[in-house]
Amino acid sequence: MTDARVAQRGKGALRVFNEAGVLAAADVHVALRLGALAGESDESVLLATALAVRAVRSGSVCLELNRIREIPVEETWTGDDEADGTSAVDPATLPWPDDAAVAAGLRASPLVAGGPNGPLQPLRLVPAAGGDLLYLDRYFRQEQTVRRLLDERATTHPEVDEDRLRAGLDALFRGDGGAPSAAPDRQRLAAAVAATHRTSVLAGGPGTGKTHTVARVLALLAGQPGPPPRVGLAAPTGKAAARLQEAVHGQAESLGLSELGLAPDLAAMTLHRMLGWRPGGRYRYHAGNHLPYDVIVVDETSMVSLTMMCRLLEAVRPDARLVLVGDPDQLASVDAGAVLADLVARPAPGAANPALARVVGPDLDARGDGVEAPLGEAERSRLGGGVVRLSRGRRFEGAIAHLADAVREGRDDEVMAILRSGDEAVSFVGPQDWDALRADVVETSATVTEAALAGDALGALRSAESHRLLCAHRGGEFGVSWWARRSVEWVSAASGHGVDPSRWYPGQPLLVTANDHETRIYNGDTGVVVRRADGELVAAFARGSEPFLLHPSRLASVQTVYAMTIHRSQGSQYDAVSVVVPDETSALLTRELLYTAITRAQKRVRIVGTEQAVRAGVSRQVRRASGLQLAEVTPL
Ligand SMILES: Nc1ncnc2c1ncn2[C@@H]1O[C@H](COP(=O)(O)OP(=O)(O)OP(=O)(O)O)[C@@H](O)[C@H]1O
Repeated sequence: MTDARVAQRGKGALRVFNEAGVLAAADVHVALRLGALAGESDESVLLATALAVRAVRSGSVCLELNRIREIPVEETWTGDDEADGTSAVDPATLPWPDDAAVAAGLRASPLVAGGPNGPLQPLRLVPAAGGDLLYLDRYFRQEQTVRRLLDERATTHPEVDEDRLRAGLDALFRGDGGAPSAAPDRQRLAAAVAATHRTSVLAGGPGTGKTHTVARVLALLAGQPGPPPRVGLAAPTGKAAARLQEAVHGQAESLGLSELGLAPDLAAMTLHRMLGWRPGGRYRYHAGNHLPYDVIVVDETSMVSLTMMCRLLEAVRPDARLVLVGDPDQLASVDAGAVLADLVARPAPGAANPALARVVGPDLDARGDGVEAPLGEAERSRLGGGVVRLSRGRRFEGAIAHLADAVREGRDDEVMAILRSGDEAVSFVGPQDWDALRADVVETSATVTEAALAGDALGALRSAESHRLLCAHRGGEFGVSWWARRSVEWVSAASGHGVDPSRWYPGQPLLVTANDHETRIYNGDTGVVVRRADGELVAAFARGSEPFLLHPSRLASVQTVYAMTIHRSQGSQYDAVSVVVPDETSALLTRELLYTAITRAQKRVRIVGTEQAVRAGVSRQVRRASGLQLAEVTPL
């Protein structure tokens, strides 16, 4: 480990854990600083403090004291492009302190209890049935705010004209035969839940019809008596916001949204923009100045951190409807929290909502039909809490959907059986077996280049989505950089002329790495360099049915992308994906990672790796500690 990564002031256990790569220098610095301010020098308490800081940086909201040994070393922690996410030291061999001694030390510590040095109380210790939770005060307060606002919003329900709502549901949700379905229609239930609750969660995997349902929720609400609602559409990233806007606009005409009085220019924006982010991290909208909207829809909520959810809930008017849409099984936000997954798993709070039963009673009691299962007790209870999970895949079925389900539910034998079934939609090759992968990379590049040379921007963009190589890591043997270099070699060899990613060339696949609000090109957007009829090279990006073209030099932050991380691919889909599964020792290899990667594919998925690694990934779930699933939390 390099010197810069070791906190020189760290001594004893802090130093050992820092040198082993479990703690970063910053974790140690924060712990020492807090200890100095509060007058705390107990080594195990300072270690727990540093681990609490570390836990937040690995995505947890708090540290579960009885699981401190499970903190992984992650690539995101190192921030190093060449790091492969594995530690040279086996964490099991480290001198972990005794849990009970740590808990006792914390209980007596001025860091938790406050002390003679003033009101500083930077840590909160929360006793819970599953073991004590240690919070940094800031995250404790944010979690409390989220819990309080959700609970307050659930004590009453918005008034609805039930006859109109029922008629709207009947008109908008028809079964495959044209009549309302006899089996429970979860889209219809979700729409009814969103109309009759102030906060609702619309969860589901890719292609289960979440956006389809959202557009109908807007139509239903616009059909209620009174002026049409003011609608705010938002997503955590610019790219996701652009997709949401396109999807809603795509259905606006058939649903007559403008005739219903909804603004024809319904625009989606990033959450930061909706909340009026200002330099310095302050927002225009907050608890003292609420957002003007009557209905707010947030897409890709799995990517929303606890901090952002807290800001959002504070800014939403108490009487406005908030519809949170997303896939709780995907990778969670980069920052701490897994709020969507917590909300889906949380016991249903809130007052009974008889209007819901009056409007969709038959769906609640309907028998299953082989496609939609009848509602179970737990699902019914979640429904009362405003949570609906769509399960019927509308975009793809067959082997990919089965594989995604088996991964999501941790059935590794079934995963292996599907991978080896011979079904043409899925394939499984060894880590060194690159022939088919190489053929896909070369063919995709050839078709993209052909269209790009012909000035066919849409054709080039479409071809670029025909296959995507996805990796868990950025650096290292299994990382993006390595695979990108290899892909460039393959493409160069096949095309007969060298490809030089440091210069613009027709067919060059692009990945934007920073938001540019002026050009409306966002972090994560992918494009292609295309040669126009006049010979000039332009960067093309997909924007609905028309490509958006601009000179590549106007792109502030862009990379050539022959491979990308699975994290980056979130929110996008491709005809085929090849997923490079890292070694089973990789801390990034989890069920959520594999599920997210597999569900990027619409027609074909290839897994590149070993059986051992696939099984290890399927068995390992991301644990993001938080107290949001607890009904009540009282700190010591
Ligand atoms: N009830 C339905 N009847 C017919 N087609 C449907 C229905 N629900 C969804 N679809 C179609 O299935 C496809 C997927 O739906 P949609 O885009 O709404 O899914 P999604 O869950 O939002 O997907 P993603 O998470 O990938 O954005 C769309 O083409 C949509 O028109």
